[in-house]
Amino acid sequence: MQWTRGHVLGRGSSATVYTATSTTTTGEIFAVKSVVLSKSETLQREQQFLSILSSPYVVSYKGYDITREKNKLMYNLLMQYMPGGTVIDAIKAQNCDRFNEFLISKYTRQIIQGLEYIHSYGLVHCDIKGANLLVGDNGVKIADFGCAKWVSEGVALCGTPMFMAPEVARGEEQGFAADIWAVGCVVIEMATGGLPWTHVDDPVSVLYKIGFSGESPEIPGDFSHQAKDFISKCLIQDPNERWGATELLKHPFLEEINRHTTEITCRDLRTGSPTSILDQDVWNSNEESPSVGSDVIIQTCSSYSLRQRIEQLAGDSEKVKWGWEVEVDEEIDWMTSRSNESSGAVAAMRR
Ligand SMILES: Nc1ncnc2c1ncn2[C@@H]1O[C@H](COP(=O)(O)OP(=O)(O)OP(=O)(O)O)[C@@H](O)[C@H]1O
Repeated sequence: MQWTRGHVLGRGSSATVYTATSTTTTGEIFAVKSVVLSKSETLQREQQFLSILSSPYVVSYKGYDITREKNKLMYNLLMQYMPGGTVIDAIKAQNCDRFNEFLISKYTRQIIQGLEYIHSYGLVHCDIKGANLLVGDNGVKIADFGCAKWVSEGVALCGTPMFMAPEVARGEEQGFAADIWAVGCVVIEMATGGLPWTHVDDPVSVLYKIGFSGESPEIPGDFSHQAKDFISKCLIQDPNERWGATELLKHPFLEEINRHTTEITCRDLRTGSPTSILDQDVWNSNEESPSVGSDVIIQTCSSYSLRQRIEQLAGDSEKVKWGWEVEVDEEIDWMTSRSNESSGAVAAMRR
């Protein structure tokens, strides 16, 4: 297919996503995720996963090609354009801090339907979070398969610390249940407009808290009983006890949506709730001295140091800033670390 590149839609750790217009058909608009060919290993892996998936709840694959632009070879993954941007963008676009419960229920149902489909293929997404869920005319679709893996591949850990399940934070396993834990975190994200964990000031501390405290993210107090119960089923500590996608689809919180039409309105805002996910700056302290929590984790995990691994993954820890910062142009610029080592720690960070 012939196409021309348009404006930037977003940037991630592995690539930049642009609009693209087909010049061979009727001017169809789609999204193209591009990176220089020499650094396209992750994007090629994503292409392999996306090309075999076909679901109303997964962003559609449109093909791939290699182009020469400004004397560089670019690898391009073509996919369906999602005009609403990410779930985070959609919360901001509503001009309120969070979604109402009906919309959360509708979106959550679609995310779980997408995961049920993906998991039925033996695939684990590994990086479910609001920033990887895209909004279109009919709701939400799962995107960004850059961290995805076959469940049989074992422990090549990947993802974003804030959304990691306890067994992933401990470096034990990352199976289907880890995606479900992340959904629990996303529901909290949609309900509060903030990150699932609060009062943590660096990625090592959050990994320690998730992996070793036995705590789960706080469930919003003003949610309905059904919504709270749903989140609690996603956030069961033991991955073997945690509910699966098929089971969750029968939960009353998701069944409820079938009995109502969805109306998008802002709920009353709670005093003190974060004004936007982008206002949070929880990862910024990596350039400071290690916190008590991170010292403890280094002692607890005698076989490896999470902080060292995260810093290794970061490449140059002097320059890395962790977190939800806003750049001058206000574009989110996430980096999701990947590790193929068996006990690798994982982190979302900013360039
Ligand atoms: N199909 C699409 N339609 C519209 N916008 C998109 C689409 N795909 C991606 N985007 C935008 O581009 C951004 C980056 O995309 P994506 O998350 O896939 O990149 P990435 O490099 O894999 O990121 P990560 O750092 O999470 O690994 C998204 O957050 C979103 O804003």
